[in-house]
Amino acid sequence: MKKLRFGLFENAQANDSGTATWRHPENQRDHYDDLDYWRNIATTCEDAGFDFVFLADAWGWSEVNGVRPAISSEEGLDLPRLDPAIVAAALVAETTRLGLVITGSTLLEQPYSFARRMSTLDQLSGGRIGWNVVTTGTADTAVEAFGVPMVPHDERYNMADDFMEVVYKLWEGTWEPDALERDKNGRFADPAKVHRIEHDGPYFRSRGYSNSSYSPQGTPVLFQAGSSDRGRQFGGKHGECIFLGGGSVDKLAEQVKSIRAEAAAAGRAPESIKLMVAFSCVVAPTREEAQRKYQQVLDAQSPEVAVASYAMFTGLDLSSYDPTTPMSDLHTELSQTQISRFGDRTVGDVLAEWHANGVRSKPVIGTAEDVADALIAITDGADLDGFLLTPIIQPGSTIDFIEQVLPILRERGAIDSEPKAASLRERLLGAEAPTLGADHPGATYRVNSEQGR
Ligand SMILES: Cc1cc2nc3c(=O)[nH]c(=O)nc-3n(C[C@H](O)[C@H](O)[C@H](O)COP(=O)(O)O)c2cc1C
Repeated sequence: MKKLRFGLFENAQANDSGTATWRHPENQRDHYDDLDYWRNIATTCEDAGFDFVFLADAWGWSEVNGVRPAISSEEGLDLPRLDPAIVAAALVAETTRLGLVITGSTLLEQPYSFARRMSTLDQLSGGRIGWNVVTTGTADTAVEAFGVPMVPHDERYNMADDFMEVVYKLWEGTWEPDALERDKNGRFADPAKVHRIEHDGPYFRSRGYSNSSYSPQGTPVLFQAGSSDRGRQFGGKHGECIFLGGGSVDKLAEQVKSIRAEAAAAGRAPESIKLMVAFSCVVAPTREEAQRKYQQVLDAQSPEVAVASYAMFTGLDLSSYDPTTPMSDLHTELSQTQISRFGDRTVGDVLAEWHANGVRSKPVIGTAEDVADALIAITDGADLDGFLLTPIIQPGSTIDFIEQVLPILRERGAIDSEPKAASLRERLLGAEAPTLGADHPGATYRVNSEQGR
């Protein structure tokens, strides 16, 4: 059977995914601003053989009719947060094999400085860095904070294409991989291997030299999770690992097929893209105990969170609609997926479901065998490559999965023994080199002083 890849979803704030579980007595995520919390999570994942820890991120906050609801602060729903790149930098020093994937926004970052930040992390980690490219679903409040204009949903992806071109030029097209000689009797770098870039795009301009030399992977491993038509097209072109949000096996299979088709349309080998689905589980020795455990999670959450939290992802105030309104009547320029994934269900249904799970799919609740069976069934039915464990209670959910479910998956031959490769790209994608594959659009920006471009 296919060898599965595993990543851990994390978030440098007290809650994530639109729910507020921080009050649960066993949850330690309210200490997200303590390095000990992160050291524990990262070393636990590294020792368990996870391929990476993923740090989600958002700019912006929840606003309902122009006002940030008091519940957002009372429950630590949206703010405060830490900068994921700096958390990742701290974890570089705590780990040696684990991949570290951070989220960065093409709407709000500046490509020139962002490229340097990623190269720095890739240098210091020895090529263990990934970037989750987001166009920012919480854009309406985020643009206010940055003082920049709002950009509509599909246009944000055009802007992201332009951003990618700049960073590919900087990462691949300025410093050749062997430009640094560090010869104390000769020279530090070969000037013939340092090239100037020019970029005059519709959204970004950059001229000159990258601030950082070629890092072990050149371009960090590119992750993406956009699920609208335009988002999938962008993912098929640039993404090397795509996150899917969950859903039925048939729906996942359809998404996997469509992303692989987009990759083929962009001239890439469709199988070179890894597709990983986010999933949560509540595991216990019996199904009854697992249900009880899940009920404790639900009981720890305030029902008032759902309205504020849904507004954060979509800008829509569900409390202002008749509960019988079909979701298909709604429209947003923020995350369109958070409408379309509910099909024709009603506003009332969605408020109830959002209270329980937020953006997460319903967790698998049961014994370790139940969870392992579910993961294998999804893998086989949807042609997936792995899973992004999205814990509900930290570190308990992660430890339960590692101690109870991973041994069963290992026994069933679904997990490789510890991979040897040093770089995230080789480890996660099975790539032959730490750098971008030749069919990736970023590789076309590479320069070679001997052969020309
Ligand atoms: C597993 C997973 C993780 C995600 N992490 C982030 C994140 O950290 N920050 C963010 O702004 N969006 C995140 N998203 C949202 C997507 O980037 C994207 O905005 C969303 O799927 C809507 O897609 P669309 O913009 O194509 O409609 C994530 C989605 C998934 C499925």
